[in-house]
Amino acid sequence: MNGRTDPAGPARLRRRRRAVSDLGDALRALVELATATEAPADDLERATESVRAAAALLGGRVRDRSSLPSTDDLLDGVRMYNPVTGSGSALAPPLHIEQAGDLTIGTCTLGLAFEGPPSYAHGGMSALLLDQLLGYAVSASGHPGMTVRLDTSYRAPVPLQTPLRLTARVTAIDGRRVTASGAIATAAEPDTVLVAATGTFVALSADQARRLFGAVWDSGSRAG
Ligand SMILES: CCCCCCCCCCCC(=O)SCCNC(=O)CCNC(=O)[C@H](O)C(C)(C)COP(=O)(O)OP(=O)(O)OC[C@H]1O[C@@H](n2cnc3c(N)ncnc32)[C@H](O)[C@@H]1OP(=O)(O)O
Repeated sequence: MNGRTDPAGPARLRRRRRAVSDLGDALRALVELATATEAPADDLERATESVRAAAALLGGRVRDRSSLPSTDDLLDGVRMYNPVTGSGSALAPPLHIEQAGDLTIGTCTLGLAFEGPPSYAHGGMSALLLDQLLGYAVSASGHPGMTVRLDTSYRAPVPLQTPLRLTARVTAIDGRRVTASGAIATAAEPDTVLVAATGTFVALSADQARRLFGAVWDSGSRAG
């Protein structure tokens, strides 16, 4: 059930979305502290019990991959558990994205949980951020598609605990294929490219969209 069919309507949906975001904040803080902590084993063991108790509370009612979260709305672009941007995701930094003309701008700070080389971000994380940002730029251009290729060039390590500025823009549209390029820099030195990426995105045909997402889409329609 979502906000359009829920008898208590939009107020209930707003409250649930706020609760999902608050839980996401708490989980991100937990993941970061669980990575940074040097607490003694006694405290780790007590924390483990508390986390297991919280998990038991959440496990009473769960969805599987064939249903959308009740908080989400594909038509409005609400994806609360997106692992890059979702305010409800424990995995997301989260990356905040805004559109300025044809430029897509992302900001985030990566904590110790994203460490690859000591004190720097894992390279896969940089690719994840850029895949999302390029995908957003492609969608914002009015030609949404799925990533079929992502080339990343790692020029300098991305520092943790440092505000980052990411940029992306669409560079070519060729039939179903859209190309976008982007980069990661620090907010303090936005002109120094640390990681650059070029992505190719392909628009789905109606048949492909139905084959890949039909069941999920139908569950969303049934829900509202
Ligand atoms: C604002 C809202 C926010 C929304 C923000 C949303 C952001 C989301 C960002 C996350 C994006 C993802 O992670 S998406 C998830 C990761 N990606 C995937 O799982 C996609 C997996 N790939 C596929 O399922 C398939 O490739 C399809 C369905 C996409 C396309 O299959 P297809 O239709 O059979 O493709 P095919 O005919 O072979 O190729 C179509 C055209 O693309 C070209 N093409 C195909 N593959 C490649 C390739 N690797 N590199 C270059 N070009 C390629 C072909 O040459 C062809 O060009 P021509 O002959 O037509 O010229």
